[in-house]
Amino acid sequence: MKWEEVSACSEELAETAAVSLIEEAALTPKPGLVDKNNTGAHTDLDYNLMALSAVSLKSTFKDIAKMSFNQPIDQSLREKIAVIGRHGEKAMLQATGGVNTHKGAIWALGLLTAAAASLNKSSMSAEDIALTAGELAQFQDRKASYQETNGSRVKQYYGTCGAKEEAQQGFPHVTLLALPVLYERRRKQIHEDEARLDALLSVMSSLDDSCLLHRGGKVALRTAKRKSLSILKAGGVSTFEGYIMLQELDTELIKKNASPGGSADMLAAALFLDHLITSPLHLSNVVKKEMTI
Ligand SMILES: CC(C)(COP(=O)(O)OP(=O)(O)OC[C@H]1O[C@@H](n2cnc3c(N)ncnc32)[C@H](O)[C@@H]1O)[C@@H](O)C(=O)NCCC(=O)NCCS
Ligand SMILES: Nc1ncnc2c1ncn2[C@@H]1O[C@H](COP(=O)(O)OP(=O)(O)OP(=O)(O)O)[C@@H](O)[C@H]1O
Repeated sequence: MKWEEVSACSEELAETAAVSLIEEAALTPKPGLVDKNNTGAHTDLDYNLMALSAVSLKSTFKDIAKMSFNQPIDQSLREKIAVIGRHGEKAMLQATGGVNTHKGAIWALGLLTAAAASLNKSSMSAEDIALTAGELAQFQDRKASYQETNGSRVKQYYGTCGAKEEAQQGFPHVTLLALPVLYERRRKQIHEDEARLDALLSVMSSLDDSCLLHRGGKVALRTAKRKSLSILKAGGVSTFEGYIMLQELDTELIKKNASPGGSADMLAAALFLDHLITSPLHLSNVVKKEMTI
């Protein structure tokens, strides 16, 4: 493949990743998360900052894609993209004035971008990409310095899995929950936003989200899981009852200072894979549409 082609394909992958992040942030109303109605359980984030952060991350995803094009999934690639990913985290903090807008999302979308570029096939399934990303995540990043994080603390305390394990398993919450629910809702011709909200709730009903655990402990995680499932059992957010329950869950999570940030990342990952296997998007159009609040 010629360098210009690699560059153009990397640009498209990076654009799709950034678009997916903007679409996730713009989806409203999400429980406990930043959206266009409110800042969820966050005091230092808002929708405009999330959108700014998403746009600023495009160059990180482009670097990851370029580095991964047609490359084998191995230790060397894992460590090369880890360097870019860590650099991306720093760039995000610089762009946002020190606020963590997308750390978990850089991890998930970074690995998926690398996997898609490495496979570089004209037809790829979402499962192929997610499993390939999982293989890549299984290699150890030997240059990573140990840092205590919110995720590492809660994983140790509660014995749960977190962002790393979800990736290493090939993103089961994306391929077995979010995407099937999204497609099932689309088949029923439910409004796209409601289909996406149901996909988010399906992830929330099952994911051991370290964001929820570190902010609200077991009670917040249990509440989020149980109530998300109840909404889906009521028929989802396209039903009157489901929509009321969604608004109540938003209010409850905000009161508990609990935000399902990991589930939001899995929704963004699902949207990314969906775009890759259906139709590529153009960032400028989505930014124009979503920035008009
Ligand atoms: C694995 C990461 C996310 C660190 O995990 P850790 O749990 O220690 O971090 P932290 O608590 O700060 O953030 C975790 C974030 O993941 C998301 N998350 C939380 N729980 C889950 C879950 N169960 N599944 C998926 N995502 C989750 C949330 O957004 C959360 O904020 C990552 O930052 C990392 O190791 N990066 C190193 C750079 C790298 O290798 N990059 C390669 C790809 S770009
Ligand atoms: N719409 C969204 N609203 C809030 N968080 C989101 C959203 N989309 C993704 N996230 C994810 O949630 C994470 C932020 O969650 P949180 O603020 O709880 O993390 P933290 O910085 O570890 O915790 P704290 O703010 O309590 O110190 C980000 O890494 C990001 O990937």
